[in-house]
Amino acid sequence: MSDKSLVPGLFDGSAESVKLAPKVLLHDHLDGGLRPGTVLELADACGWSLPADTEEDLARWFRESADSGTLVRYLETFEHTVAVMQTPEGLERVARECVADLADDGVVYAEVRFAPEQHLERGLTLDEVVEHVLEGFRAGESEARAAGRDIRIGCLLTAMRHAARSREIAELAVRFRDRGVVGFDIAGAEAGNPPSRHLDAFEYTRAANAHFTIHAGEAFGLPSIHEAVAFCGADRLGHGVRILDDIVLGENGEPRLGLLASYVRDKRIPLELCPSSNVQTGAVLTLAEHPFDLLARLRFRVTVNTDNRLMSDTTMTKEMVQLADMFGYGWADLERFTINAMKSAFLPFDQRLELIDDVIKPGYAVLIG
Ligand SMILES: O=c1[nH]cnc2c1ncn2[C@H]1C[C@H](O)[C@@H](CO)O1
Ligand SMILES: [Zn+2]
Repeated sequence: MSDKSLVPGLFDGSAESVKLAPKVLLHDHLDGGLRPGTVLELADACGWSLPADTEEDLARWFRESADSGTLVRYLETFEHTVAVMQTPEGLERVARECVADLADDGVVYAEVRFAPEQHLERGLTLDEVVEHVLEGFRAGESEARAAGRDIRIGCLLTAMRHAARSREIAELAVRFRDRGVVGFDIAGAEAGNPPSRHLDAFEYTRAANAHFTIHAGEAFGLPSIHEAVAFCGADRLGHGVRILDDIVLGENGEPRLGLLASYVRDKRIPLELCPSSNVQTGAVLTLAEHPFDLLARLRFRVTVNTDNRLMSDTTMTKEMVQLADMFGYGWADLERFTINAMKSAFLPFDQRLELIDDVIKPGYAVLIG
């Protein structure tokens, strides 16, 4: 799709050049992005035993275990990251390092999510958990700014869909809306836990004029996406990759959209696509079969995301480079995906526009030349 947009000689598709581009990340889990060395040190400090004892081995263990082909087994790896994020020090450090790593990768705005209810094992309250994470984000932003890298982080609070605390977490998200929390989400094993189980949490959030995204259409197909948009009113879809099942190819190979796919596209509902994660959990079989490009060509509002940088051994740069390699994208495409993401962020409109006009467009203009 992008031959026209490729600027010969300037887009070499290398990680070095893509790293320089301003990037926007909407779907990244705090407990899925720890540095292996930090997991080792925090585990040592709190007496948690890990499946490997060197950074290299542990990184490989996460990557290989997450390569399971099912979401449920993929999620089992989080036991080890959540276990070391139970103290003020652990939470603040992980949040601070998350910002440093994203800033180092050229991310200028990120929404990072986590589930506060999973961090209460050592006596912290839900409010304290959120306060410590926000403290870590603020420290990370200041350190990045001092190092000449401006990055802004919005926090999303996730409720686990198999549990029964979603209303409480939605209230927590609204309570912290002026302190850095920009939205609400549900995550966890999708099959058997449809979004409508959490309707009251979404209704509460909507009534408070607050934003939410829903993990849907990852391990479970169209019914989950339908509930998320039609019953719950999701502002965005976490993954949403199985919307592909509502697109059929006609006799001449032209794609035809079903009612749900049309609705998602007509309403410009952003898809938080996470290519590497989707292959690992078996949502798609291979990157080559990922519907990212089809959806982009059909002008769905596609965005590029990491999901879990530790489990997928990935970064925004890696996700963009592999998409560019696979589908032949150039700078204009990467800029469009980035602007899609910025338009879809849960920040006030004027702030989104400011980042697009003052940071993203000038950043790509320099690269395009
Ligand atoms: O891609 C995902 N789908 C569903 N749940 C997920 C995904 N990635 C992470 N999670 C879960 C595991 C984490 O402990 C939780 C909160 O970040 O969210
Ligand atoms: Zn996710």
